[in-house]
Amino acid sequence: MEKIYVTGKSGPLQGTVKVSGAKNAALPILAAALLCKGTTIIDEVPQLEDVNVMRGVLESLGAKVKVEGDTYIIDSSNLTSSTAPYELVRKMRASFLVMGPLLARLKEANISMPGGCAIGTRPIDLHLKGFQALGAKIQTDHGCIEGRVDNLVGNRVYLDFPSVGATENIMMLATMAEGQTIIENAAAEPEIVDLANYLNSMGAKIRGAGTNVIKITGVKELTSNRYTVIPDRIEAGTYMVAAVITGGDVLITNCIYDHLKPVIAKLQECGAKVFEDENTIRVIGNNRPIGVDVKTLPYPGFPTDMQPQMTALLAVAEGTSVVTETVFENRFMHVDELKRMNAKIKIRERSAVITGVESLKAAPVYATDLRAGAALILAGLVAEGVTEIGNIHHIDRGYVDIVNKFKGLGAKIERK
Ligand SMILES: CC(=O)N[C@H]1[C@@H](OP(=O)(O)OP(=O)(O)OC[C@H]2O[C@@H](n3ccc(=O)[nH]c3=O)[C@H](O)[C@@H]2O)O[C@H](CO)[C@@H](O)[C@@H]1O
Ligand SMILES: C=C(OP(=O)(O)O)C(=O)O
Repeated sequence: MEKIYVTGKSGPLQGTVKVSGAKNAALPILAAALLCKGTTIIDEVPQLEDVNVMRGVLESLGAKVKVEGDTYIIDSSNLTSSTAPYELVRKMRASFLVMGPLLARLKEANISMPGGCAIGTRPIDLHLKGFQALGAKIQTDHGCIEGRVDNLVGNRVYLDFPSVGATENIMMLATMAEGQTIIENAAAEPEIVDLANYLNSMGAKIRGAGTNVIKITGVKELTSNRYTVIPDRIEAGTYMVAAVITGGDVLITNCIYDHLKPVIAKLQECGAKVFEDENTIRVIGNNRPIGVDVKTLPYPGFPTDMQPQMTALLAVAEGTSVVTETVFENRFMHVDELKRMNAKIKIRERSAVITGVESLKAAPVYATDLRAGAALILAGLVAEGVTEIGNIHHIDRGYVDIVNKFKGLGAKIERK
């Protein structure tokens, strides 16, 4: 099994790093390609393990997928199956995003119930509630969710929590429902906007994406088009934290400043200088970051997908910081690993109370999930000695070429 080795205290990171297309935008967009009764071309799809899994799911349903670099050419004219195989859904929760498109196209869908994962139990009740509101009959049998719909009719759906996945799945189903669907308390993440833009480019009628009320007027059919996925704000944020934790000077290209405002605000509070230019952000770190309090929230709040990286940063910041996780109930697995590296962190219910230390110490650690893995690389950059990170398949789920991108900034990092 390969591991990542990071030699710490190798100096401030410097240079330029280019951000790839957003995993969390690409995955729902690939699922939405099932709605098109023809060929759609999607550019800037990141070459990631999760994306490969979604490709497998689409192919198992009968879509023809051709990949040319970062471009996906998907022909969904003839879908041959309404069943997403357990082997693929088990690998990636986002596979469940094909349920809305399948119900819309084939009027039936059978998807294995996605399990929980390291960060929480992650139920799908809100997705199902939305499907039912639009006329679907849902049954759960032998670990499989079976959905059927005879009359797909728009309706008002109120989400108890602004779930990203539920908003996406319901929005995709509603594009082909009769009449209007209104999703209230919808998620407003940039990835929702990207999905809505993609669907609209195929002829869907969606208004309000990016706000908490999304209105969708159903259409009969979606048609071929070409679309470019937005840059990954979480990947960008991870390199921004790398600049700050090492006191470096990093130019991040291919990113959207507005999507990163909550992260930028916190890094500035930590003492970093942040400069915006067209599609680029330059981040200059202080000698030692200043501790801050962080609370994760749905967009436009601080993203939970940046919480582990921020926790790593605050582990070496001056003073005491409190990080509160409100989105997932179990997203502090990285804390035990950081503690193995000499971090002083106590968990108090949904908060991590962090007493910043002057220096971390390298240790063998495990990536318990994707962003936890990123946090351990960041910690490794400033730890004394060589940090050995195992379980790196989690990191491959969401970061394109992470070792070479860090090397390009001067980090001493190897994968072997
Ligand atoms: C592929 C993708 O885009 N993944 C992102 C997506 O995940 P995902 O779409 O799974 O996250 P959600 O926004 O749905 O989950 C947020 C919270 O709502 C709860 N919930 C969700 C659905 C439901 O039916 N019932 C329910 O209770 C979840 O357990 C969680 O506590 O948004 C998360 C929150 O920004 C991010 O961390 C993930 O990186
Ligand atoms: C939690 C994440 O992804 P997923 O929802 O696919 O598990 C993430 O990207 O940090």
